[in-house]
Amino acid sequence: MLLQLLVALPALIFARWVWKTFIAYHPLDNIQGPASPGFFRGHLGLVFSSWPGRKWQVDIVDTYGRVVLLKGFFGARQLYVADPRALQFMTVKEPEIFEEQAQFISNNKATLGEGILATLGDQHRKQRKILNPVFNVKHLRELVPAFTDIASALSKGIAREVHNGADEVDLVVWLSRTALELIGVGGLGYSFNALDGDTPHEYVVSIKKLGFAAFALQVWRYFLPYVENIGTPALRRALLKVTPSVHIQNIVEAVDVMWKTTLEVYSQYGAPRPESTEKDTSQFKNNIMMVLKQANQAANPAERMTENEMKGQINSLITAANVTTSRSLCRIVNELSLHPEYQARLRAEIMAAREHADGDLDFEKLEALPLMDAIIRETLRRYPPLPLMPRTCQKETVVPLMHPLTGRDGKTITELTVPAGTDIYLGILPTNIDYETWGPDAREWKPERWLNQLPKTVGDAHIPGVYSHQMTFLSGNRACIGFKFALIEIKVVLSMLLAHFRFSPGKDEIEFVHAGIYQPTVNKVLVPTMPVKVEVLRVPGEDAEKVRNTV
Ligand code: HEM
Repeated sequence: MLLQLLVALPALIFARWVWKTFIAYHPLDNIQGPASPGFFRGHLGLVFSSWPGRKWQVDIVDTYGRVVLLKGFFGARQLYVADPRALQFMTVKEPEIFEEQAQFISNNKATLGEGILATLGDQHRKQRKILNPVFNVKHLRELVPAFTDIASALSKGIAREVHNGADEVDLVVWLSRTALELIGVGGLGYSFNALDGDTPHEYVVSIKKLGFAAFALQVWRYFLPYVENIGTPALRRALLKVTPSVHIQNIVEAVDVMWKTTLEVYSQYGAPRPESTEKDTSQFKNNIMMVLKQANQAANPAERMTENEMKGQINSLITAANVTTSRSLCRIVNELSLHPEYQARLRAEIMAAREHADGDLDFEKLEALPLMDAIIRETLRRYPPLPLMPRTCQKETVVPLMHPLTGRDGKTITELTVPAGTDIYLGILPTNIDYETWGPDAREWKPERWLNQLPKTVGDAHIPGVYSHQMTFLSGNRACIGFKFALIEIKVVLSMLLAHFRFSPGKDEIEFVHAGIYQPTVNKVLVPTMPVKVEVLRVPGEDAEKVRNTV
């Protein structure tokens, strides 16, 4: 009898799954979408592909509508969503129903610790409440002098490379090092010495390894929540060590190095602050972790973060800030090299402000550069570094739509019933370049649009994003907490680069491809690289040097 039960039970579970997946009525089956390319992983390979990557995500929305039915593992229904009202509902109104995916949280917890990227619900709310004020304008303004020193070191490094005869300079290397130093010093009060010498800090190598391995294992990461609690941590670690996968070994190595650095960084916050730090402008006083530590101490004891959570913020902040900022800078410089007229205009704007300021620009002066602002807004709109964000629906919910869809049965759909367990992709890119919102030039890179009045349709679209009618930094309670930090970093670096150099395309065309985040590449090789021609107009650090044809 027991044996019969043991055989019957899995058979029943399997039969129920077959029934629910393939036979029974499903509320999403009327949504249009492309045919699934395979049973095991459905469209997952395409959603996360480098080629056709971005184009595919835009094509499906153009073809099927702003909500598209896709397939995940073993035929599971998934939705790609680029409808502003649905995005608003999912991220702002009901973010706890449309929660981060379990795999995202498990992976972040395993690799980065218990920081804001790895927590949900009340724990996330508590962390966010303490972190939020740390990113206010008052603190950001104080970071500008330290950012300026870093941007100056960057310029000197590039000038040295050109002086030593480089025909083209790989900007991805320089901008990655810069972004790490910016979040290191500005965020953590810790210098990675990322711009000194030719050998990158081991942390830099580790983040790169982790990013690529995580993207390579993207599809397999979905299984982590099912195995993350098997056995003890020591057993899990021993099993990982003997797993014959180069990606897993890279992750293990990278995580070890990152934690070693985290402990080193954190130890400097354990000690009481020396009196002299009042005068110390960058390393210990003006950084996010120091403000965070003070904010945590000031919080109600029940709301305070534990030591482990505080440590978790270190890796979370570096991971969230580093590649996003450096790849945004790469994209902006690339666009400026392809549009020399904009480059010249922006340089003229910067040089006029520098002349007026008698040197480097402070927070207010950087904020008062209209073309700089327009170029950044337009690049982030047209080329968001992250094209989508995944979520999972926690309970069956009716989601309103702004743009009705035509169902497979030809009838109009004005709202969706999304069953619990449905995976969702929040479509950042298609929403940012929607023709109905932005007009017929929506897919052009056109900074001028921000200098003129935006079309009424932009306001009418009610894009819920926290920044500039776009979804680039997302919306709601998990929107990018560091977007103002990112914008000021970008402004400092651009103002320094354009004051000293002219950029033009190198011999290889740069192609930005999806690898979790858009990466600049050449010749279809999936290694971030961005070789461009650099002409030194003014030697960094030598202010008396004559400006050679600055515009
Ligand atoms: C151009 C650069 C950046 C872009 C495009 C960007 C974009 C994003 C996006 C789309 C999210 C949502 C992720 C999700 O829903 O899972 C996010 C979250 C986050 N970002 Fe950024 N980000 C940038 C720079 C930064 C910087 C410089 C920092 C820190 C200094 C930062 C810190 C964070 C953190 C901590 C989160 C998690 C927020 C939470 O879960 O509550 N980001 N970012």
